[in-house]
Order: sequence, then C-alpha cells, then structure tokens
Amino acid sequence: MSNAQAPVIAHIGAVMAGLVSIRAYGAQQAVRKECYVRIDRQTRTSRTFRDINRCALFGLRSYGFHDCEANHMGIAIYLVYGRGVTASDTGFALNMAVGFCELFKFGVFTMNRIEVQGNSLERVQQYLEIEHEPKPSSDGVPPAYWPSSGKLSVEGLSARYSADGPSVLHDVSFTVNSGERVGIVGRTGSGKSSLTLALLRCILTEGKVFLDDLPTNTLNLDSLRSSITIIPQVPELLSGTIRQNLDPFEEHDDAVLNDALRASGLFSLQRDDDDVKLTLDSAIASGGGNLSVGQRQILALARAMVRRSKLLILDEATSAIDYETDNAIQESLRTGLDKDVTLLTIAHRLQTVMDADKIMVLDAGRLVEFGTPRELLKNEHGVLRALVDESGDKDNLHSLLR
Ligand SMILES: Nc1ncnc2c1ncn2[C@@H]1O[C@H](COP(=O)(O)OP(=O)(O)OP(=O)(O)O)[C@@H](O)[C@H]1O
Repeated sequence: MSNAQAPVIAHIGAVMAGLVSIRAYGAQQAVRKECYVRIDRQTRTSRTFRDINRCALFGLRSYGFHDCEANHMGIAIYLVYGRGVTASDTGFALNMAVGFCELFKFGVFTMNRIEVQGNSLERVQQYLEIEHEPKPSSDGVPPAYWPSSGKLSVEGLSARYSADGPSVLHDVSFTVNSGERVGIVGRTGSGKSSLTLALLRCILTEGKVFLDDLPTNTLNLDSLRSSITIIPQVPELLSGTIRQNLDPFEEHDDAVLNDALRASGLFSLQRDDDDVKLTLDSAIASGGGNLSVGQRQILALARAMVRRSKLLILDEATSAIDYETDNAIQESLRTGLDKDVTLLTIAHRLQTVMDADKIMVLDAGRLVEFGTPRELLKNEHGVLRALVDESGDKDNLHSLLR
C-alpha cells in the first residue's frame, strides 16, 4: 500500500510545481488521466488492505467468542463451585480473564502495524545498500596550502557514466595555466558537461588530472570538490537568507559577503527605486524559487568568490538570462575574480568565449582543437571555424575577434 501511495503523492507534487506549464500547454486532461490511474492503483491496494484487516478482526472476534468466552465460563464455574475461593479471588480472576483477550487482540494488531510500517525501514535499507563513493581517509587529505594556484593538467582522461556504459570522453589531454580563461565549445552531446563531471570525479574516470600539481585521484572527494566551484546552468540555493547561502558555515563577516555581492554584479543590477532589493538578509525560498535564474547565477558567482576557489567552472546559461544580467556576469568574471583563478566556461553561445585566452573544442568526447581563438579561426578546415561559420552571428564573431 505504501508503494502505491508514493506515486500519487509524487504526482500531486509534480503537478503543483508545474501548474503553469500544464495550463499553458493545455495538458490538464493527460495529467488528470495519469492521476486517476495512480489513484486507482492506490485505492485497489488500500481496499485489499482494509478487507484483510476486517477479515482478521472478524476472525479474532469469533475466536474471542469461542475461546475466550468459553474460558471465562470455565473459570466462572470453577469460581462458583470450587472450594476455598474467596470473593476477591473471583473478582480478580474474572477481571484478568477479560483483560487477557483485549491484550491478545491489541498484540496482534500491533504486530500487523509494525509489519506495515516496516516498509519505511525497507526504504532506508535500499538507500544503505546502494553503491557508495569512497569514504574520506587520512591519506587523502591535501596539504593546507593546496591549491595555491589554479593550474590544471589533464593526461589521457577517459570517462564513462557506468561501469558497463560506453566511454563518453576519450583520452583527453590538456594543460591550463593558473589564471587562464578557457572556453569549452562543441556540439550538443560532445562531452562538455561530462568533462566537468570527470574533473569533479562525479563519474567513473581513467587517466590523470593534476590540480596545482597534485593528482586529484589520490585526494578525498570532499577535499577535491570543496576546492573547485562549479556554477551550473540553474544553480540550486538553500532555503534561508542570502547570508546563509553565501556562507553556510558562518566563516566570513558581512563585509566579505557584501564585497562578493558587489563584485558579482548584483548591486549594479538593482536600481534605487526598486521595491524589493536583495541584501544579505533577504529570504530565499527552497531551491531559490523566489529568484530568477540570472539572480541565482549571480549569487552562485558571489558564493564562488567567497569560497576563493582557484578553479571555477561556469556552465553558461545565456538562454535563460537577459542581456543586461549576462553582461553583468561576464563583467564580474573579468574584473571580480582574483588573477590566479582559472576559469573554464562551457559556452553555448560562441560570443561569450571569443575573448577567452584559449578555446577547447570537443567533438564526440575527443579534444579536437585547443588554442587561442585567433589561432583556431585561422584554420579554415578547423571545427571552431566551422562552428563560427555555421552560426547566425558569423560576422559579429569575426569582428569581435578583430
Ligand atoms: N547521465 C548520463 N548517463 C549516460 N550517458 C550520459 C549521461 N549524460 C550524458 N550522457 C552521454 O554523454 C555524452 C556527452 O554528453 P554531455 O552532456 O557531456 O554533452 P554536452 O556537450 O554537455 O551537451 P550539451 O551541450 O547538450 O549540454 C552524450 O553522448 C550523452 O548521451
């Protein structure tokens, strides 16, 4: 019954979250139909559960009548005709005999309830049994100064999503010097996001990755991931205040946090006559639901500045944010970050990476070009040149480069 109930609750949750889209696409009928299917399934199991319960209760009552009542009668006869039985013995014995039946019934129902609720334990068990990432060990703790620079070297990196799945990155090798800004481009499915996941060891990898000359495969995952900051296309925020989101462990004072907000460009986007201004005390809804995607990205950028990571990976979300916000973010990336911060930008729009120090072009999981934009565009048969020539922005991109 519990297993049938979860899909109903999940469906209602999903519908509530997507009400606007459902109405916009006129999908009420399909959603209602799916809801009925799930409710029917849940009702069937619930009905069976209750029927069996009734059956058990009926059985118990019958048993109680035949057995307990007969017992009571036997005891009563003994108490009336037996010798040396006092009035207090009689009262006590009859009282206990009636109570025993109730206790027995209660015991059976409690056992049944425990079995049903045990379903929750089964679910916990399922989570305990899934494959876990390696646990941190004392050997994997990096020196306190690490990483002192954002130098990144990758040697023969291959990656796959599961042990028996296909390889999505093939023998990728490159070196990015500390403070360099590198744009990662490629067609859809070329492995751009997989490369960032491989750097964070979120997927299975082979080959070597060195951050500030330390091989990352020997490090504890928490140390590695806390030293690299990634700003995804749609950053997640925690419910609380902006202060808690920027500094969850309360390690920095307000001046540092405000500096980060200013450097990330948040204040430059707010006008004096805005009704709602974001400050450190502004409330954030769960997942950042009360902020726009652009504002969430800016806060994620501010968080990266507070963390002072030497390697920052930006999964560009230009399609979701307006021109002004995009400009503010790009400007903050140019001016707000420390000079030794290495920035890898996954570019969906070529325009944002044309001023990068280097561009990395991926194709079907292979690194096919890596160099300065000028060098790569000189190659008439190159992949970047083809991507630029295919884009509607071709003239603009060439003129940007000039
Ligand atoms: N969770 C996953 N499980 C298995 N394979 C995956 C998974 N995610 C991506 N892939 C595969 O990995 C390859 C590279 O995908 P990836 O998401 O890295 O491409 P991308 O260049 O980031 O694409 P896009 O520009 O569309 O985001 C694709 O062939 C894809 O099918």
